Amino acid sequence: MTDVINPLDNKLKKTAYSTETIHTMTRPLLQEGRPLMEEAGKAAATTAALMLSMADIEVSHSQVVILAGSGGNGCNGLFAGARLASMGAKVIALATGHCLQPKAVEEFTGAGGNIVPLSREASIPRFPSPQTASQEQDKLQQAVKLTQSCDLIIDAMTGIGQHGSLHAIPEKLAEQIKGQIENQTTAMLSADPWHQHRPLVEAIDVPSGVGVDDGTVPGAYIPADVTVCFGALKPCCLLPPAAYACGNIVLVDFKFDISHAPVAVEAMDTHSCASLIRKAKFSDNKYTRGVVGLVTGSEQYPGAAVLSSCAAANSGAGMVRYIGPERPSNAVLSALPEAVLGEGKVQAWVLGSGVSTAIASKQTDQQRTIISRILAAHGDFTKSGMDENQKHDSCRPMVIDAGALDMLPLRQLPSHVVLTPHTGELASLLASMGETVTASDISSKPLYWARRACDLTGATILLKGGITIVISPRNNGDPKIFTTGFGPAWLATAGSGDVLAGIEGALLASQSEILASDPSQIGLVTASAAFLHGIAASLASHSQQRAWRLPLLMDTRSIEDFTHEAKQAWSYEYRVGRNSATPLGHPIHASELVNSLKDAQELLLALPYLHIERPSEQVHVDKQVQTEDTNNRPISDRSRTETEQQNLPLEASSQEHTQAFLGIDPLWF
Ligand SMILES: NC(=O)C1=CN([C@@H]2O[C@H](COP(=O)(O)OP(=O)(O)OC[C@H]3O[C@@H](n4cnc5c(N)ncnc54)[C@H](OP(=O)(O)O)[C@@H]3O)[C@@H](O)[C@H]2O)[C@@H](O)CC1
Ligand SMILES: Nc1ncnc2c1ncn2[C@@H]1O[C@H](COP(=O)(O)OP(=O)(O)O)[C@@H](O)[C@H]1O
Ligand SMILES: [K+]
Repeated sequence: MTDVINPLDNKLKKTAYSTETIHTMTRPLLQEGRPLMEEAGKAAATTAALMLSMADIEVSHSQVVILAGSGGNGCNGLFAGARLASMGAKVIALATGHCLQPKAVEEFTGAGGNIVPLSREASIPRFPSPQTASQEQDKLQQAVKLTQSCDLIIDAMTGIGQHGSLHAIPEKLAEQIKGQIENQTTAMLSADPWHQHRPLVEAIDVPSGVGVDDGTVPGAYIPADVTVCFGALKPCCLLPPAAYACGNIVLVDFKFDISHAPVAVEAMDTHSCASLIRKAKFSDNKYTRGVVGLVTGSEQYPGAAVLSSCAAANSGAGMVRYIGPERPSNAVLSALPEAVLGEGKVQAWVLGSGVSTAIASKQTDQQRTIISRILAAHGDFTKSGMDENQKHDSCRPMVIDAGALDMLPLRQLPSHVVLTPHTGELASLLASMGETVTASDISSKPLYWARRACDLTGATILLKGGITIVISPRNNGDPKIFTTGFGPAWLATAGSGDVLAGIEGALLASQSEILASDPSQIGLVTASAAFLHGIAASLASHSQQRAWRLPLLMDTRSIEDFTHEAKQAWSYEYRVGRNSATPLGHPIHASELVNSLKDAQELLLALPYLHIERPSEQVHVDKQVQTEDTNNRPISDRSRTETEQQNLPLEASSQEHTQAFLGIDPLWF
C-alpha cells in the first residue's frame, strides 16, 4: 500500500489552535448531536489498550487508575475507563474535584469501575467523601500508593477548561506522580518507553497542569507517555516546555473544519522544509543561486568562521564570501578553497557567530567594526513610515547571531532581519531594551519572551532549544509562530549554532527573490533552516530521537487501521535504525553536522519521488528476531547475528535504507 498524503490531514497534524478556536470548531458538531464525549472515551480506551499491549500487559489483567476531574476531561476519562473495565481491566477512578458527571459515573460503575472521592468537598452520590482534613490526607496517600502500583494512569484531571496552575487535590497528586516519573521527556528519550519499571501515563486531551494556550508549565503537572488529543492540537502540544510533557501524541480526528480556522502555532515538517530548498535551474548562475556574505569568527574563535561558511556552502548557496581577520580567513580557505574573501555583492548576510560581544571584547574588534559598518549601510531601520517592501529594498535579509546581537538598532527592524539567540543571548538583548528577565525565565516562558522580542524589535526571532521557536511579525494581526523539534538532543554541542547561522544565511540568500515579493514567507524560510539543521543532526548521529514528532492521526471509525499503524510506529524493533544499537544513535560534533547537510537536502529533494511503502508484513518478520536471552533479559541489537541483522526490514531496500538512515519512520513522514 502506498501512503497518500491528504493535505488537510497533514495540516491537522502540524497546526495547533487556541482553546477559543477549539470551542468554535466543536460547537457545530455538538449542535448536530455528535456524541463527542463518547467518541473521545472510545479513542482514549483504544489508546490505553494499545499502550498496555506495547508493554506486554493484557488488558484483562491490568490495573488502571483514572484521575478524574469534575469537568469534561474527567468525563472522557470515565468513558474510557468504562470500556477498559468491560474488557476485564481492574479500573479505579480517583475523583479529584467536587463532582463527576452523572452519565459518565453510571456508565463507568455499570461496567464494574470503582470510584474513590479524594476531596472533602466532593459530592458524588453513593461514594462517600473524606470528612476531615486527616481523612483527606490519608485518602491522598492511599491514592498515591495506588498510582505507584498500577499499570497505567489515565490523567483526566483537567483539559482545556484548566485555569491557572493546578491547585487543591490535582496539584498534590501531580507533584507526587511527577516525582515518580523521573524524566519529563521519557517517551522521547528512552529507547523503549514501554518497558519501564513504572506505570505508563496516558494524558486525556492535554497533560493536566500545562498552560494549554501558551505552552508553559506554570506549576505541578503530569508528564505523559502518550497524549490523546481531541479534534485538533492545542498550542501546548507544540510549544516548549509543555510539548516535552506530551510524549507521543494521538490526534483524534473529529473532522473539524480547519480550512479557515486561525492557526496559533505551526510545526515544521519535511514537506514544508522541502518546499524551501531551492532547486538549481539551467538558467542559474552562481549569483542567482544566492551569495551569502559572512562576518563571523574572529582571531579568538576561528572555528566559527569555518563552521558557518561551510554550512552556508553545503546548504545551497551559489557563492560564499567571507570577511574576517587573517587567522579565520586562512582557516576558512583551507576548509573551503572556493570561498571568496572580502566584501562584494551579497543576497544575505550572516553576522556575529563567533564574534565577541562588546562586554567580552577587550579591545576594538575588527569584526565588530565591520558589522557596525554593514548595519549602518543597510538603511535607517528606525526611519518612520517605511513599509516592509521599502525596508526590504534598503536592507538585505540578514542573520544576526551571537556577538552581533548587541549591535542592533533595536527597534523597527525589517522582518527579514533574523535574530538567532539562545536563551542567555535573548535575556541580554531584552535587558538592553529595559526588560528584567533571566535566561531561566525565558526557558520557562519561551513563547512569551520570543514574542516580546519580536514586538520590540520588529525582527524575526529564532529562539534556540530542543524545540526551537520562530516568530515573525505580520503586517496585520498576530505574529506567525513556527516550532521545530526535529533534531536529537545531540544537537546541543559547541558550534552547532554557528552551523545553524550558515544554513540560515544560505536559505535567506537562495530565497531572497521570494522574500522580496512576499515578506511574510520569512518565518517559514527561517524555520526551514532550523528543521534542516535537525535533519542533518539525525543523519550525523543515526538518531531517531526527536523533541517533537508528528502525531498519529486516529479516525475513530477505522480503529483497527490506527492500531496497526501505531504498533508499527511505536515498536522498538521497528525504530532501530541502520548502524545503531538503539534509536538514540550516538554523539556528534558540529563539523559532522556540516558534512550531513548535503545528504539532508538530497533526501528532502527526493521526497516527491519517494513512494513510501508501509512495511506491514515486514514488521512481523522483524518481531520474530530473538530479542531476549535465555534469562528473559533483552539482548541489544549489536549482539544479533549478521543474518539476523540482515532481516531487519529497514535495511531491505535503498529507499528504506534512506529512511532508516535518516531515522524517519515512513509512518511519521
Ligand atoms: N466541549 C466538548 O464537547 C468536548 C470536550 N471534551 C473534553 O472536555 C474537556 C473540557 O472540559 P471542561 O470545559 O469541562 O473543562 P476541564 O478541562 O474538564 O476542566 C474543568 C475542571 O477542572 C478543574 N480545574 C480547572 N482549573 C483547575 C486548576 N487550576 N486546578 C485544579 N482544578 C482545576 C475545574 O474544577 P474547579 O475549578 O471547579 O474546582 C473543573 O472541574 C476537554 O479538554 C476534553 O477533554 C472532549 O471530549 C471533546 C468534546
Ligand atoms: N536539548 C536540545 N535538543 C536539540 N537541540 C538542541 C538542544 N539544545 C540546543 N539545541 C540546538 O543546538 C544549537 C545550539 O546553538 P548555540 O547555543 O548557539 O551553540 P553554539 O553557540 O555553541 O554554536 C541550536 O540550534 C539549538 O536549537
Ligand atoms: K488531562
